[in-house]
Amino acid sequence: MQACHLSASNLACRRGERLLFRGVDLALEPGEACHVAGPNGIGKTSLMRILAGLLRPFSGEVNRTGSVALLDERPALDPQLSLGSALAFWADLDGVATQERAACTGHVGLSDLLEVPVRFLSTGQRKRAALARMKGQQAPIWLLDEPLNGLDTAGVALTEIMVANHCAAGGIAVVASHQPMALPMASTLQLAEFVP
Ligand SMILES: Nc1ncnc2c1ncn2[C@@H]1O[C@H](COP(=O)(O)OP(=O)(O)OP(=O)(O)O)[C@@H](O)[C@H]1O
Repeated sequence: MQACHLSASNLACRRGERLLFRGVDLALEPGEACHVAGPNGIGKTSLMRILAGLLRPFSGEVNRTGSVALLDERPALDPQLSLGSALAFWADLDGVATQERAACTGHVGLSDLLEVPVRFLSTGQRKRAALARMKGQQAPIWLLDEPLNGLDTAGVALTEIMVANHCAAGGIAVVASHQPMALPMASTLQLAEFVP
């Protein structure tokens, strides 16, 4: 696992004309996880995108050491390709070894679906594919935005174990989830609405 660190200080986020939140601080070291909580529309996805470097904060700053894997509602798998080819596209970019590719798809229970076009996969199967891709990225910082959406009970348990193992191996995880999720030793960041 690469060395990693993720911190944010005094973050504020503005979307359109609205200030969603402000004064958000975060500091995570290897092995640590954080559960981001808050009602619909408070800005959890926006925060995850700021932490990933995809959205500029209105104020404040983010410091990252180590590469980032972001899992959100868009699996970024070509719907026209077979699952195996779509995952191979990313695995080639990420330099994932052949054996490791098979291990990732096996881990999420998709080994039998590699020939199936991505567009035919169910919601939960797509989420499992996104988890396989994230595992293959070997990034020390995992950002998971509603990772449990669409997953069955076994899929939820699998995700909890994946995150726990990732942190136990020295990774960092930030998880935004409305559903209860077992995250051992995770801190909670409760986003609060900005009131002028
Ligand atoms: N590109 C955008 N331009 C303007 N407003 C936006 C944009 N993207 C999101 N918003 C608004 O920002 C607010 C926060 O959205 P965000 O998706 O971050 O919330 P969330 O906490 O993840 O919500 P949920 O729990 O429903 O997933 C919402 O009111 C949303 O409409």
